[in-house]
Amino acid sequence: MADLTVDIVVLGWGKAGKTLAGALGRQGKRVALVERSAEMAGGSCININCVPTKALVHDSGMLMGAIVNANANANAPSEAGDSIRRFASSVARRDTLVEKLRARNRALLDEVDMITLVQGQARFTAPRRIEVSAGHDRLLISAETVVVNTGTVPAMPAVASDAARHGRLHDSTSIQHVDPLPERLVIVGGGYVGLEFAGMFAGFGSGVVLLDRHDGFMRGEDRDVADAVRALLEERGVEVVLGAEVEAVDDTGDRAVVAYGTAGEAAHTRHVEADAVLFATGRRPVTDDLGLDAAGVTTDDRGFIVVDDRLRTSAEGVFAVGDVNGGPQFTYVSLDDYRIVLDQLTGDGSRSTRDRAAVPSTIFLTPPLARVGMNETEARESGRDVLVAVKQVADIAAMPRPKIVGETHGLIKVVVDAATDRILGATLFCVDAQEVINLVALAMRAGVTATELRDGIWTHPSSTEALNEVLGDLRPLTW
Ligand SMILES: Cc1cc2nc3c(=O)[nH]c(=O)nc-3n(C[C@H](O)[C@H](O)[C@H](O)COP(=O)(O)OP(=O)(O)OC[C@H]3O[C@@H](n4cnc5c(N)ncnc54)[C@H](O)[C@@H]3O)c2cc1C
Ligand SMILES: NC(=O)c1ccc[n+]([C@@H]2O[C@H](COP(=O)([O-])OP(=O)(O)OC[C@H]3O[C@@H](n4cnc5c(N)ncnc54)[C@H](O)[C@@H]3O)[C@@H](O)[C@H]2O)c1
Repeated sequence: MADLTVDIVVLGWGKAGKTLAGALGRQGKRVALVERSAEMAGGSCININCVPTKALVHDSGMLMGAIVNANANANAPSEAGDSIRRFASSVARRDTLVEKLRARNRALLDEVDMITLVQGQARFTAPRRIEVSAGHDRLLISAETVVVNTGTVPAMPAVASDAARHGRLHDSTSIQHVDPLPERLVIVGGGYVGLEFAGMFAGFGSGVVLLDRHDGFMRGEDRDVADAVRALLEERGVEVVLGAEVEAVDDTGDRAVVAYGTAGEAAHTRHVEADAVLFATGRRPVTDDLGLDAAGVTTDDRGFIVVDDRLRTSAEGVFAVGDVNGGPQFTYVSLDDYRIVLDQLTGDGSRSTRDRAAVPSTIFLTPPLARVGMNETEARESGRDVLVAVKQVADIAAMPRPKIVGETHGLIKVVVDAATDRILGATLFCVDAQEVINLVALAMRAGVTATELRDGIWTHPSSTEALNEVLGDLRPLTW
């Protein structure tokens, strides 16, 4: 068995780990980065999650715009074969993009002499000793510091895991290469993944049925926002079924059938047929086969690695970063985990997860739905004196950009502390929301007031201009 001694070993090519490996390698530290799959060089975000799915969402959004414009011009509607071809060509574009990013990610670390890239399955044999296996080959790595960045994988419900499979049952990775575009798609799970894929496939022309076990649609959102999202999805042909508990799944090869019971009428099992079924029911951590016991690393009851606010695990010198530590599952949070660990290793160690404020998020629908801070419901519950401004995008005269790009759905809502004029939170359901939300988040962190945002000088025509008008419409909450 070959041996390698380094200063730091990173397990898994996630966002935090690859950034840390690059930074420390360039500082002259001996670094090893272990990744089990050649197809995953660069991690989940660029290979199977954020970037490829957003390429598909973008193309689907362009297609919706084209259809709206074609209908406005009374041109002939597109044929089913066109949808299939357009989806296939979008998948090909996605694949080319991913290959380029993967090669670039590999090159970025390859060119640093102090970094050793190791391909194989990593496993602890002792607190800071890692065995890497690849076929019959074994490598033993010893390091002062170990950073676990092994991510998450789709958590399939038992009914799906147990079902016979003939190619019609998918997770968020395999569905990206479904061929041909399903005429009818059932999606189980109405969270981030379920919503993004529902919008995307509907845009490409699939009929979508979205099932979620909970009674409330988008339970974390204000009702007017959730209703607006639901209405838009329904307008595009998505059928939303709530309180649906999946009882059985059958994939005959010719067709998939999902049997589900709805709350209060469990005896009434319903069946829905589809060309494909996507399970979007959450993700589980990759910790099962990591030998964490040998390292003395503790996990919680769902298998996530337990960390403190500096991302230290229960074992000396072992950190856990990214999705695997049970924090919010976003690439930019994984990136912030990198900053915390770098500060532990090379700084004064003061940076922690407690420093995070006004962390924004976006569900990439068309248009996107972006959030930061409190929504109206949370602001009401906070007991503060609150001002709220809400406007339908189509009614915002000072924001011509949605009309320019032909996407005027949505609404914008901002909640403000009446006593301090500070922004408490914003919900942007509009074109460019994924960009404008970062400005609002920065304003919240920097203490920029609602009045200053309202009176800001913004480029024209842009989506930021909405702030000029919407924030001029703040009113006290009515109870
Ligand atoms: C469909 C989808 C879309 C998403 N879109 C977005 C988005 O738009 N924006 C956003 O911010 N977030 C998005 N996310 C979430 C985001 O992808 C993750 O939060 C992010 O990639 C964090 O990854 P990570 O750093 O935890 O590690 P990952 O990038 O998941 O890397 C973990 C790596 O470890 C490797 N590995 C695992 N076990 C071992 C082992 N024993 N030995 C060696 N290697 C191992 C894996 O192969 C993998 O490459 C999306 C998620 C999904 C499912
Ligand atoms: N744009 C982004 O930033 C982005 C995009 C995709 C994913 N993500 C990240 O990935 C994570 C995982 O996403 P996800 O959508 O898989 O999980 P999720 O936790 O967001 O949603 C899962 C949904 O599935 C439902 N569900 C679970 N089991 C079910 C069952 N048996 N029958 C019916 N419904 C069931 C739940 O009620 C829930 O609504 C997200 O939390 C997010 O952090 C981020």
